[in-house]
Amino acid sequence: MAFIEVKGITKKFGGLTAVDNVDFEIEQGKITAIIGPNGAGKSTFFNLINGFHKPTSGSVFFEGRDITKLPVHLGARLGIARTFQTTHLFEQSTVIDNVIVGHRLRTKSKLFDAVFRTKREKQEEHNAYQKAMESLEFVGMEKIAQVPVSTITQEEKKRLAIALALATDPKVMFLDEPAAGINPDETEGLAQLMKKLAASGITICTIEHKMQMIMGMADKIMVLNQGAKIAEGTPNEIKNNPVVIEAYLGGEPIAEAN
Ligand SMILES: Nc1ncnc2c1ncn2[C@@H]1O[C@H](COP(=O)(O)OP(=O)(O)OP(=O)(O)O)[C@@H](O)[C@H]1O
Repeated sequence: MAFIEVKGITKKFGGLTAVDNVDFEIEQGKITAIIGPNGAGKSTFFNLINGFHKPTSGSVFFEGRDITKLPVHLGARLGIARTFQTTHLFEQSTVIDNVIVGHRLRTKSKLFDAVFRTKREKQEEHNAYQKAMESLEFVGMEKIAQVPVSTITQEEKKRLAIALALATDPKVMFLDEPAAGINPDETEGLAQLMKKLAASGITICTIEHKMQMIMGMADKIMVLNQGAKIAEGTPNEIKNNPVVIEAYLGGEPIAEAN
């Protein structure tokens, strides 16, 4: 059984076919990247697997279970997480408070507990703090847990977005352009962090335009062009695939693109 299996997935927006009958499998504990030219359908495909879009036709299976029509919050409980843009962070709150909000998504206290501060609520508050701290340690931000988000760097915000997802105990993490807007050194640091996540058993699926980063870290790459899958394989296979080179860069070797 595949960890995640996508079967014949299609998404139409009016007359436009953004994703066209794509079959794909994601392996557990690996880093999978989706690449392709602008408008190729990467974000749409991504959102079809993580549940943010519902397909026009086709199915998505997670650990053998059909999750095609599952609401996003139920997908989150199964262990499907996605990172959000750093603009979704609460700038005036501390780093750790931002992570605690992420963790609460999966805890059980209801409004009753929150209002009357039951024992369970206090226990969960403690657990949420511990969990948030562990996530911050994992991404290397424990020393700045108490500072307001408004004072941290863009690269730290990217790490924080990952810590937020991590605090929900995901089995798979979807990262949409995790390295956009940061410098090459920081990009390398982020690639290392993604490798560390995968090594800890979390499956990583990412869309990223930075080719050097993708080629250096992905186990498997899928290439979309005009909504269709035109290739899949290891970085080496993709780099040397003439169809990919032609579609992606009009004949320029992919290894040169960053
Ligand atoms: N909500 C929507 N409504 C209508 N058309 C959409 C919608 N979302 C995407 N599209 C269209 O679907 C096609 C694929 O878009 P998508 O954003 O998935 O591509 P992409 O590969 O992620 O592009 P980019 O690299 O530029 O982010 C595009 O033609 C886009 O205009």
